[in-house]
Amino acid sequence: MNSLEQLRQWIPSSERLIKAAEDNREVVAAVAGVVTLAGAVRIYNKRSKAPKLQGKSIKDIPGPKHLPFIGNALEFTQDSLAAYMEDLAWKYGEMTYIYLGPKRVLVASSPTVIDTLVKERPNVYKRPLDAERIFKDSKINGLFSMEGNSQLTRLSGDDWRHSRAWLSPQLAAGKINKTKVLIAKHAIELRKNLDQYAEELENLQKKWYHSENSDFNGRYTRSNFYNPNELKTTVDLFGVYAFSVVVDFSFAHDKEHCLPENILEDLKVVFSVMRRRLFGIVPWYRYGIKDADDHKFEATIQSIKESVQRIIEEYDPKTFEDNSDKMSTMLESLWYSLNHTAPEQVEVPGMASVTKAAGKMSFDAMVSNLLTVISAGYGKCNDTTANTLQAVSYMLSKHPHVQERLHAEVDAVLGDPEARKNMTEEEIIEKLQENLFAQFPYATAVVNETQRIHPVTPFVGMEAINDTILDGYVIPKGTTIMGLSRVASLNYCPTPDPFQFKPERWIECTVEQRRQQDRLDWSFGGGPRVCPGRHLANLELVSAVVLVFSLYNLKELDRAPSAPPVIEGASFTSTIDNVYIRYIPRA
Ligand code: HEM
Repeated sequence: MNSLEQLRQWIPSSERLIKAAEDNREVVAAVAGVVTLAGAVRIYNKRSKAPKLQGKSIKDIPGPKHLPFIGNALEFTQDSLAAYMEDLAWKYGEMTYIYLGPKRVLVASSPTVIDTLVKERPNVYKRPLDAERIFKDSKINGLFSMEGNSQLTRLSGDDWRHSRAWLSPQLAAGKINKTKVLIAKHAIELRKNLDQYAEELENLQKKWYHSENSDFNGRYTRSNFYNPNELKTTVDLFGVYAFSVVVDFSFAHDKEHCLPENILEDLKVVFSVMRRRLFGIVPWYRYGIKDADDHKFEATIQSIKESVQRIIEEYDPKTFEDNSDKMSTMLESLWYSLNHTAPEQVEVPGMASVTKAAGKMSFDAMVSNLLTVISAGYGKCNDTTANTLQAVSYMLSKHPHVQERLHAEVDAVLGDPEARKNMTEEEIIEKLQENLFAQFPYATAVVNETQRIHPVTPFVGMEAINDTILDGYVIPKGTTIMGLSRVASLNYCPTPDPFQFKPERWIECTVEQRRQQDRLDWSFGGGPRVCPGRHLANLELVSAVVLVFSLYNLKELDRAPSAPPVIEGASFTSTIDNVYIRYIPRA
């Protein structure tokens, strides 16, 4: 059946029209041709009138050879991606690339480029790897993954702006300072847990190396041999510390029990599945192909969401009204948003224009945002606070002279460890000033220096929303760019020995050097999407160094020469793996 006959069936009343068309086939063909041509010319004109970006082609960027379809996949694992990209930067220079499967991904390490990437959000760049869609699919689209200007929603960054306007003020520096007592209490709890850990490790050491059960012929009995399987890492303890702080901070004190019992374990599955969904080449889950971890993931999200939902529903607004320190927890702020269409002026530093957009927040957005905050602030699985503490303790154990200086600084304020043992929590907290960073500059420098060398995010990933120019190159829309922030900050470090761990570089430097070091510090990202939890995180980190680490001599555990070496690995972000530290009490 030809098309004219089909048309005849569909539009029987157009008999005469069709007959006329049949009689004038040439004319119809000519008209169709002219219309098609006119359309093509129109599209061409439109395209040619669009301003063409002038610049170098990204095809000229130097980089490694790659295979068709799989790209450079054989040269790195998910764990070693950051290290592989950093190697390329040292080899090929400040602009290079890798192929992730068939996709060319730019790898940039000049400070100006990294600044541009982080600052030109949300209009020019957004989070890469289809993050918003994957978080939406997973029903946990909160502040971290929200864009609102993706191809998916075309809302010009509004979703993100709206949530940011509500969440940011809750995490502002002034507000965080008020949580000093809360954090100090949890730090003291961490100290008790570390004391227990330290004792267990010492007993293990004794069993392995000084066994009383040896057969006294200079040989140990088999059961007492060094056994790496008996070793436990401290990261879990740091995770509990970070989690307790952030939960208290978000939901009001001592509400931890309202979350599912195994939440810390369950979150590990959540993060490992999210990582697979973000970095995997085929999104199997989207086609309904799911394994046991996917199902566990979905059940966990559901159960955490229900708990958070219950917390919000059971929230008594009187707590808010009675509270002289308005909106003192994240929950109170979000509850206020849900119930007030015309909120008070909500100030977001550097984002004044956003304040008016801060209207009511949907219940779903509230739940996702609370979930985002507790998971972004917690440590073990997404490696922020807990892994930074793990890195700090590793760095201290490698540098005894740094420990000596730290001990001197803390002892001068809080008394020597012997004296501190007999002090009550209240007495210790009493001695802490409003600004902990100013009171303990060296402890703060230890944290800064650890993050310079072992940041938990050694790179920032971005995707261009439209065609744009970066470092003189024309960047086509949709290009992914990895900004290697650690390489940039090491390469341009204004103080000597950039690869060495020297906390004093943050104190004994000129004003200009300090300014430059701060500028090169992207450990919390940068620009309008800089980590809003950085003040809380820094307070947690410095409190742990002052109130906990300074009480011990930290020393790496002796291990068999064949034991796996300390390496930087990655879970959701970077980790320091195979680190086992002895916490030897000074008192
Ligand atoms: C050592 C601890 C931490 C580190 C190293 C860290 C690092 C980061 C980094 C690198 C980003 C991306 C920033 C960017 O895109 O420019 C980020 C975003 C974020 N962080 Fe943190 N973070 C830490 C702790 C926290 C804490 C304690 C909270 C909450 C209480 C938190 C909440 C968030 C949120 C909500 C975002 C998303 C912000 C947005 O997209 O607008 N983080 N963090």
